[in-house]
Amino acid sequence: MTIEIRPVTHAEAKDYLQVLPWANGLPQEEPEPSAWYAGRAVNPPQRKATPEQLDRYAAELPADWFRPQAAFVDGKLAGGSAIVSVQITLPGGRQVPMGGVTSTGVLPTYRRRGLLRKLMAAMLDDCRERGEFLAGLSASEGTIYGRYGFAPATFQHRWEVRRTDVSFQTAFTDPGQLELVDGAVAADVWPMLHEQVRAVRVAEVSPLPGRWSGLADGALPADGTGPAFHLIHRDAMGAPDGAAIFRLPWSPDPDHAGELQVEAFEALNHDAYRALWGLLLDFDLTKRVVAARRPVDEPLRWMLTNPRALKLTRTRDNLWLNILDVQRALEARTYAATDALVLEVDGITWRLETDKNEAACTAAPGQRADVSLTVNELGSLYLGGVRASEFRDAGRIAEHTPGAVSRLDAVLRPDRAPHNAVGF
Ligand SMILES: CC(=O)SCCNC(=O)CCNC(=O)[C@H](O)C(C)(C)COP(=O)(O)OP(=O)(O)OC[C@H]1O[C@@H](n2cnc3c(N)ncnc32)[C@H](O)[C@@H]1OP(=O)(O)O
Repeated sequence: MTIEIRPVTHAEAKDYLQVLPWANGLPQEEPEPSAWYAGRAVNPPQRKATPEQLDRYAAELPADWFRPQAAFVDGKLAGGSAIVSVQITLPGGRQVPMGGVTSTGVLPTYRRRGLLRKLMAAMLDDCRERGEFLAGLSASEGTIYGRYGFAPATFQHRWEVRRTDVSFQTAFTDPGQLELVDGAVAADVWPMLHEQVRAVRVAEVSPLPGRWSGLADGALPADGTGPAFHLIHRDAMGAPDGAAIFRLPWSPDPDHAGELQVEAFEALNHDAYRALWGLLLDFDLTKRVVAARRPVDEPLRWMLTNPRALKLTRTRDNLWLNILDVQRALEARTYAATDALVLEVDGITWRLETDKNEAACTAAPGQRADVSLTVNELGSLYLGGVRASEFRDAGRIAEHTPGAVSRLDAVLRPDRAPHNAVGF
């Protein structure tokens, strides 16, 4: 068996696409969008891409931000994956390039022969050559990607609220106004909102080209989730400062009828946040609101008279991060406190000096480490989504200097939990 790993040529684009899970109709972990809401009536869609879709995808493939790799076994295309060039926002606000691993699949008859291992090696080498010191992905299964250095770094919640349980702690008079708009207006508003959000939100990712273009055509999804409604909020000067996309799917199942499903939600300030949720949580003829992909530190809970009214129905990891260059990664972000710690990462010792504006990370061979960890724990800690003390108590971080883990947590601590509303 000869295995060759290389980028695909234009002529191979359709063969490449057909090994990918989303194009060849094999089960997907998260069918989009309806299974997010756990509707019993909805089965995972398992449709093969049509020839027309494959033609269209193949024509889109040669984009410079899409960097595909394929695995050929004895000349047959048997597996593929790709890196997309994106940017991620770090604590302190720097937006740095990240290699986003996506569209990974090996034909079932060629699995467990090391194709993904070889694909991943090629893709991570490519990232390093381009100077990307971070790689990221969202994982189909939790057991696959740790071996390559990836670790869960951001998390998201799905929650639901019964309309009758909602009352807000404080009265609110909106200084701006809400407006239902068509998809073409929403397609203008969303990119502008997202740019402002990702300038300040740790872990937010730049959108792939075309991310918002589908909003304008208003196409109905084939899975019965109903049309998307677009709600925007304008501030007192008329400038958009928040938006939501929601659906009101019909269901024959009384348990799922009357459900308002929030597909996307962004607000730049408290007024927009309060006004948008105020309308969505009290929408006539609905019984319940369900929102997926929400930040783990959703402020809404604390705005309700009864904080239990907001029920978490799911927590999941979202972005998995792989630190490809420890020194550059640790110097690229800012920290919440001034300190100096010696970290041993996979046997290599680094001295990290932090303050609120900048950091220095220097090789420290021979110095006694304060804590020892691997690149996996560092990936989870890097954006502040997991605390070092959790890993210490799980037996995965060794603390050599008493108190060093608490100091590490103090320097890494973010203002808000890292969150990426946009994936890739
Ligand atoms: C980022 C994304 O794109 S997520 C989407 C990922 N794609 C899918 O889940 C689609 C269905 N699955 C597949 O196509 C394949 O099983 C893949 C791509 C996940 C793995 O491809 P393979 O070529 O079989 O993986 P490969 O043989 O290189 O395995 C490497 C290692 O991962 C392990 N591994 C591979 N797949 C899995 C899995 N699903 N669960 C647990 N371990 C796995 C192998 O046992 C092997 O372990 P080792 O390092 O101890 O030897």
